[in-house]
Amino acid sequence: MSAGTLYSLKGKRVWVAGHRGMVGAALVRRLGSEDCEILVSERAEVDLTRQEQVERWVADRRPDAVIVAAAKVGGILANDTYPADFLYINLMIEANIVDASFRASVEKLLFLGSSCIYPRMAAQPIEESALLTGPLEPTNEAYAIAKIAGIKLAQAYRRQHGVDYISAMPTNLYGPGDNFDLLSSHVLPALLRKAHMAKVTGAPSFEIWGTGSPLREFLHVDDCADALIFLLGRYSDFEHVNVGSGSDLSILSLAQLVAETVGFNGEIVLDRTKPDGTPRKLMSADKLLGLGWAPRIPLREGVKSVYDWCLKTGVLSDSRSPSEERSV
Ligand SMILES: NC(=O)C1=CN([C@@H]2O[C@H](COP(=O)(O)OP(=O)(O)OC[C@H]3O[C@@H](n4cnc5c(N)ncnc54)[C@H](OP(=O)(O)O)[C@@H]3O)[C@@H](O)[C@H]2O)C=CC1
Ligand SMILES: C[C@H]1O[C@H](OP(=O)(O)OP(=O)(O)OC[C@H]2O[C@@H](n3cnc4c(=O)[nH]c(N)nc43)[C@H](O)[C@@H]2O)[C@@H](O)[C@@H](O)C1=O
Repeated sequence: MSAGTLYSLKGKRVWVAGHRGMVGAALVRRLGSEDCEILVSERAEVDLTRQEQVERWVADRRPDAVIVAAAKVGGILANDTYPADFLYINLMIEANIVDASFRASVEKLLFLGSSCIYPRMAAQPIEESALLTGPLEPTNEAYAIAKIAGIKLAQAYRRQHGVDYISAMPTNLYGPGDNFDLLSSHVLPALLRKAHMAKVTGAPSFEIWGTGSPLREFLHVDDCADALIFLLGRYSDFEHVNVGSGSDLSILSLAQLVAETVGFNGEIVLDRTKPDGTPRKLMSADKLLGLGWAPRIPLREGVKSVYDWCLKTGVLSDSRSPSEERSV
């Protein structure tokens, strides 16, 4: 074990639940450079909302370590429109995986939450201790409640059973494999698609939702995956850990950055009928920095590399209308 390592992945069987998602796929890429065996479960074989299926799979495959990167995920509109799905599906997935892991004597488990767990008006930058100190943002309250339950579940198993279950709270992520459906995606992939379509169709403008003034923090998914593997090996404590870049920008500034990246020179128009959500959610990066991890991919570089990936894969030129795409 190298200095500071509390849990070595060497020779271990590591289950990445949600390996086909943006984060799960990045974790699989990152784990490729560790001396471990990566386990994945296909949705056709295990629906993670079904307790029996999860219990059977975990008991059969016997992972040593588990990363819970499976979830019902979406942007502000999807969260606001389908609160029952975001609450129910996420509660079921996390409860099933945590309990099945305990029953199968999994050694280490990492649960992923999100920066939306914090109170809407939390003091900035948001420290881990701000959890449950105030009311949540209404547009994603259901998802946040499910994620808070996941943190508490990991803590409860840790306290009652002495198991090494930890939680990480990533900020808004972006990267290859993101969801580019305009109705269900997060802001960054949506803006890449809107700016690209405006450019290729010669449109004079593209629309962004809300006032453009909310502030958001972004982290490239490969940085996130690296931080998560770092935490898996180096962190073993009760409190969750923020995973972010440590800086934020307004949605309008992000739209300008995306327009520059794509090469769109027209206007950016505000659609004020759409919600802004939380005014600001910059997480404090102090705890993770203090443990010895720092991000490597600056936002401008990351956005450029994702746009290049989009052009290579053709994901932005999909001829289907947004409503025909990946449903929310
Ligand atoms: N994206 C972001 O900006 C952020 C993400 N996170 C967290 O990171 C984690 C991963 O997110 P991300 O990769 O973006 O999300 P994705 O939607 O890209 O991936 C989620 C994965 O979960 C799988 N999944 C969902 N429901 C089930 C189910 N019932 N049975 C089996 N598999 C299921 C999906 O499978 P399938 O491919 O079959 O649909 C998919 O592979 C989540 O916990 C999320 O909360 C946290 C902060 C920000
Ligand atoms: C990661 C995090 O993601 C969600 O929270 P969010 O940060 O509010 O999500 P978002 O990325 O969808 O929007 C960020 C901001 O951007 C604005 N915005 C402009 N134009 C578009 C646009 O075209 N699409 C989207 N989606 N947003 C737009 C939008 O109005 C908002 O002000 C949570 O529900 C929850 O899932 C969660 O934890």
